[in-house]
Amino acid sequence: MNLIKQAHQFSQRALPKRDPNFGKPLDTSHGPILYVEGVTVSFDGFKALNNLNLYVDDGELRCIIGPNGAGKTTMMDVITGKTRPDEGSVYFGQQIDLLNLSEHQIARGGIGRKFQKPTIFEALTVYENLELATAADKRVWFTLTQSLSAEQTDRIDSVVRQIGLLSEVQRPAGLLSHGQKQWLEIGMLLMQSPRVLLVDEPVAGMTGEETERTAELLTSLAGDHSVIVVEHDMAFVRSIARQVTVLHQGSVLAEGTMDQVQNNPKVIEVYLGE
Ligand SMILES: Nc1ncnc2c1ncn2[C@@H]1O[C@H](COP(=O)(O)OP(=O)(O)OP(=O)(O)O)[C@@H](O)[C@H]1O
Repeated sequence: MNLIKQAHQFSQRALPKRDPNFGKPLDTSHGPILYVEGVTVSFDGFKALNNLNLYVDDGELRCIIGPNGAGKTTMMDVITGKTRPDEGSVYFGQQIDLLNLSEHQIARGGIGRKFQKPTIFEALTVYENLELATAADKRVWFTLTQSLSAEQTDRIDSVVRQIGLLSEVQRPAGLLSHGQKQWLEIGMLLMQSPRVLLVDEPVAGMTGEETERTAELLTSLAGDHSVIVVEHDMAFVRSIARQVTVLHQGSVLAEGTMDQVQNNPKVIEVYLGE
């Protein structure tokens, strides 16, 4: 088979079916905004996720902890469409089957993900980065030469205040501190008005003061958004956590308040054994 034909067949296979509920108002009338049920992901026979169940409520702030290799990143990869599970179901609200959507559709459809390493445009100002994040067409020159609607400028204004970068708005992003860059990246996700925000190790490399401000930012976002934070820094988790899920060997080991999970003998054993 020639390469072009092969590539075509692959792209046909990789293309997910369009979910008929995609784009409709999200149905969270029965509580959870995110359902991960019976999800298993195997890599060469090794189960990175093993019958994982996770339910996140609308507006909740959930912390996910677990030792190295517990499956935290794989779980986020499944929710955001980067990895397809071998088994299980993943729903956004009651009706949107995320397994039928591409990574791009999931991101545009209301699930934003912040990776550890910021992907901001360092040569552009804070404002321009936020402006670019509002645009459907991401070509930089095109976006920056279009005029913004009043609604878009209001949104940038509100986000820039929310992320605490009002005084830096005209600074090139490359000149921001490490913490400020992380907040800008969160701001860029907020421009898309996501219902769910997945945040991977938000305070890695931050100063104590930046960590505190990040805690304030993430807690302020809960309510309007469901925020799922994966973090190894236990002091930070304690400072923001309401409900904590502990993953171990691809499954949920324990769930509850920080005190409940920290006093759970199974959790103590897993962490001491690390
Ligand atoms: N693409 C892959 N191929 C093979 N094994 C993988 C792949 N991705 C993840 N794994 C394995 O799956 C397991 C879970 O990995 P994952 O990265 O999800 O864990 P984690 O909880 O995010 O760990 P960490 O806290 O170290 O980032 C690990 O044993 C990892 O080596």
